[in-house]
Amino acid sequence: MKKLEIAVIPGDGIGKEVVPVATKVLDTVAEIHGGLKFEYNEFPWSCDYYLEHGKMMPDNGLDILKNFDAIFLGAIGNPQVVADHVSLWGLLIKIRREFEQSINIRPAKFFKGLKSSLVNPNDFDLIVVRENSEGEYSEVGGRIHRGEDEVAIQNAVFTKKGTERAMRYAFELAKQRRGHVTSATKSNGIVHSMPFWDEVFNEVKGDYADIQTASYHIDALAAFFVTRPQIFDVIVASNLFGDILTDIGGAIMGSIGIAPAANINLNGKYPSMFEPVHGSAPDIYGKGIANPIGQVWTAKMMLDHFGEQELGQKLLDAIEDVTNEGIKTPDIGGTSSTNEVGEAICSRLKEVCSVS
Ligand SMILES: NC(=O)C1=CN([C@@H]2O[C@H](COP(=O)(O)OP(=O)(O)OC[C@H]3O[C@@H](n4cnc5c(N)ncnc54)[C@H](O)[C@@H]3O)[C@@H](O)[C@H]2O)C=CC1
Ligand SMILES: CC(=O)C(=O)O
Ligand SMILES: [K+]
Ligand SMILES: [Mn+2]
Repeated sequence: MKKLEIAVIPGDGIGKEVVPVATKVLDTVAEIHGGLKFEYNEFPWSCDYYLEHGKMMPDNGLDILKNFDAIFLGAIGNPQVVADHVSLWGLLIKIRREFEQSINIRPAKFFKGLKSSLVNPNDFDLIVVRENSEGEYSEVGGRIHRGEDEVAIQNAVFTKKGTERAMRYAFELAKQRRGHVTSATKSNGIVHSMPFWDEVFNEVKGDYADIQTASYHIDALAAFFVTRPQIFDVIVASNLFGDILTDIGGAIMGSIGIAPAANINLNGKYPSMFEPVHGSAPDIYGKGIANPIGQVWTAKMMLDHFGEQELGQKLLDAIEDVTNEGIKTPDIGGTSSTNEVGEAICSRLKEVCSVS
C-alpha cells in the first residue's frame, strides 16, 4: 500500500468549500487504485486563526509541515479582517519561500464543455512556468517619511540561479511537450532586471538546440493570450508576470475557478504544495457555488507528482465529461452547486474506471 501523508490547509473563504470536495475526489481515486491511500492532517491556519492567535500559523508551523509528503491548500485571504500582505506573507508565500518551492506550474487549455470567454477560441494547451521564489515578490525595500512626503521603495530581486532554474525547467518541460518556449520579458521598460532576464534566456536556450523559442514583452504577450493562445506551448515568466498571465489563462478557459497550480520543490528537501490559481473569493463565499474544478484539477497535478499520471489523466477526463454534460457551477454558466459538481466527478470517475 502506497500511503501518502498530506497536510491539508483549506485556508479562507471558498478554500473551505472546495478543498473538502477535492479530498473526496482523491479518496475516490485511491479506492479505484486499490493500492493507494491518502492520510490527511488538516490545519485551520487562516485569517480566522490570525484573529485568535495574532499569527497565520504557529511558530513551529513549518516544522510541522516539513514532514508531510505534500501540502494541499485552498486559498488564503480575508481582507476585511487581515491585510492581504500580512495573511499571504504569513502563510502561503512563507511556505513557498521557506520550502524552496521555486517553480509554480500553471497549465491552461481549451476545456471540453466550457464556453471560453474568447470570441474565437481555437484549441489551446499551454503551461506557464512561473518563477516562484523571488522577482517582484520581494521583501527588500521599505517606507520612510510617513505622511505627506512618504516614500515607498520596492526592489525586485532577480538572481542568476533563480532565473536560470525557472528557464531550464521550462525547456525540460517543453521537451516532453511540443518543443516551444516563450519568454515573458519587459526589457524595454524595466532596464536592469529584464535585460538580465533576456541574457539568461539567450544563454539557456543555447543548450536546447531542438527547442524553438520566442520572446515577447509582457504587454503584447498578455494580449496574445486573449487573441491567439494557441501559439503558446510553455511560457516562462517572472513571479508577477506569471501571476497575471495565469489569471488570464483561467479566464480564457472560461473561469479562473478551474485553473490549477503546483508549487514545486525541486531539491527534495521539503514537500511541494498544491493550490489552485484562484483566491478565497469573498464575493461568493458561503453560497455553495464556488467552482471546485480548480482544486480538483490541482489534486490531479498532485497525483502526477506522485507518479500516478494514468489515474490523473482519467480524473481530468472525468472532469471534462461532467462539464460537457452541463453539470457546472454558475461561473461557467451552470446551476449546480460545489458539492454537486464534486459528486458528479466522483461518479463519472467510478464509471470510467469500471469499464476500462
Ligand atoms: N493563492 C492564494 O491563496 C490567493 C489568494 N488571494 C486572496 O484572495 C482574496 C480575494 O482575492 P481576489 O483578488 O478577489 O481573487 P479571487 O481569485 O479570490 O477572485 C477573483 C474573482 O474570481 C471569482 N472566483 C475565484 N475563484 C472562483 C471559483 N473557484 N469559482 C467561482 N468563482 C471564482 C471570484 O468570485 C471573484 O469574482 C484576497 O484576500 C487575495 O489576497 C488571491 C489570489 C491567490
Ligand atoms: C498571490 C497570488 O495571487 C498568487 O500566488 O497567485
Ligand atoms: K490558491
Ligand atoms: Mn494570483
